[in-house]
Amino acid sequence: MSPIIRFDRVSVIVHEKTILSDISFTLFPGEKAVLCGKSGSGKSSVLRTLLGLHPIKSGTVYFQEQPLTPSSVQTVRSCTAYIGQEPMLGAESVREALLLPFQFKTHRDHKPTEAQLIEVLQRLHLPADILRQESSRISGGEKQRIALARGLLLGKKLYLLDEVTSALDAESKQAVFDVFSDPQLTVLSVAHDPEWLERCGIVFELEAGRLTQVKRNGNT
Ligand SMILES: Nc1ncnc2c1ncn2[C@@H]1O[C@H](COP(=O)(O)OP(=O)(O)OP(=O)(O)O)[C@@H](O)[C@H]1O
Repeated sequence: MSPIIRFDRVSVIVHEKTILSDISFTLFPGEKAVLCGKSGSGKSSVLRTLLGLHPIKSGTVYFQEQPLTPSSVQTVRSCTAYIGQEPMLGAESVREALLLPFQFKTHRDHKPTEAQLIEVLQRLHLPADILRQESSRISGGEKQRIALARGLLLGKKLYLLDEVTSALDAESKQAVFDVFSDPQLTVLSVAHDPEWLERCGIVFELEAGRLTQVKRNGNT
């Protein structure tokens, strides 16, 4: 099996500041990894680099073993659900937000039924009546779970998650853990939550833009 993501000695410089330095790691399909480290250590920058949002100064990012280029970055974005700390849902109501991608030709034939919408909400410990609410009036943790629900409805297999459990109560957090126990889903996340760290098979520790430690399944 080949890696889904591979960073090979990647350095990123933004506004003359080195924000990632000589980062190398691989992630295989189905693996769950978490980036941790102090504030400003470069965790979110790893996700943003993979999404083509930072220029790569040296080294290569590979996605499904293809080097990341301005054109191939579209493949990464279409295969990935990126859930930031305050996702933009891009529609007035939650229902519209969930159905938004299905207006487009690529997804039109897979528009979810009402039952499928409710089922995915339940999986994420969200009530069905959230569908009627305005997207701007739901909490940050709810927005993240709606963005997650949209990824699941779209059948996304790779999730880039930035602090998705930090705002959640125990039951909602458990629901998110349960969703990602699916061996078909690959996760590269940023988190401080010790429970999330425990559940991820791989822990990448960053310090001032450098990868200082990789722990796999409890072994350093
Ligand atoms: N667009 C940018 N322009 C300039 N500096 C940036 C930019 N994006 C990130 N940085 C800098 O890069 C460093 C790493 O930022 P990053 O957001 O990746 O850290 P982080 O580990 O995710 O932090 P936090 O835990 O606080 O979210 C920080 O010093 C930040 O100021």
